[in-house]
Amino acid sequence: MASFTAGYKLSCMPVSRLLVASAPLAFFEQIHSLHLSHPFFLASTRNPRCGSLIASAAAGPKRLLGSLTISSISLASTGNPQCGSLIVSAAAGPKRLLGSLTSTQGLKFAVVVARFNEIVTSLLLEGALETFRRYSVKEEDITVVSVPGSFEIPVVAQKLGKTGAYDAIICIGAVIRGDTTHYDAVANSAASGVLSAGLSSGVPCIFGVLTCDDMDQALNRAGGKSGNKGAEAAITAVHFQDNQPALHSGPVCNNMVPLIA
Ligand SMILES: Nc1c(NC[C@H](O)[C@H](O)[C@H](O)CO)[nH]c(=O)[nH]c1=O
Ligand SMILES: CC(=O)[C@@H](O)COP(=O)(O)O
Repeated sequence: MASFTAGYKLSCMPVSRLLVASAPLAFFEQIHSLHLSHPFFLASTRNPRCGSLIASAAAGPKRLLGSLTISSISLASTGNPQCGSLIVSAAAGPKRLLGSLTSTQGLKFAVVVARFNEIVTSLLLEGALETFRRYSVKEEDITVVSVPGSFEIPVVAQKLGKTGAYDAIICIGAVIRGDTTHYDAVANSAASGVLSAGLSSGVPCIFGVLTCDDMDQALNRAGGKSGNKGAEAAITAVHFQDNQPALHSGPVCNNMVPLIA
């Protein structure tokens, strides 16, 4: 997955079945391995302030234009610059929303992290913070609150959510099975508690709590061979914002014109 410097908002305007994608030129310079197999043409934006992606792969050889490797591209337009998004679909496979390059400017996140099994949760936390950095989230827009254990995460997540100050709350912990059934109590309470915190506050509470049989499993998911669940939670939090315009009562992207079914 490309690591976009996603501090930009893509404002798209429909051009028949294709869109004019525009963003600061620096953004497009980040794209370096887009591999397109179908001829298609993206016109340049008419917005003088933004660079544009002008790509044509008409009859000639395939061109590397960016970092998305897909069989073909169909872009959907919101028509509303407030919520541009790049919706790509792999023509051969099921059409789906693969992700939206959206601005993280102004978004505020909280991270609730359990200290229990800190050898693991500190790695999860770093994964989340590094991901936020990659998505250009400012440090001053991130609040980290630590709690004793995963059992205490939900109450803090709910309190933070009810402040209305955050766009999403990431909940990080590591529940590792011991000799008794205490594991089940903690793991189940953390999961249902985080769910409840999100539902009661109306703020997305992202579940980044590992529930593992042993320490190896946990470490493998905190930056080992199975990735970093803290980083994944941050990505979820950022991309969750793409749906927000449609969920808010404020100005909505009601003229989103998805070209995908
Ligand atoms: N065993 C684990 C715990 N246990 C502590 C609880 O989370 C809680 O702090 C305690 O029961 C007091 O309320 N916490 C974890 O996060 N991970 C564990 O493996
Ligand atoms: C998840 C737990 O609470 C667990 O680590 C506690 O260990 P034990 O079941 O051996 O008391």
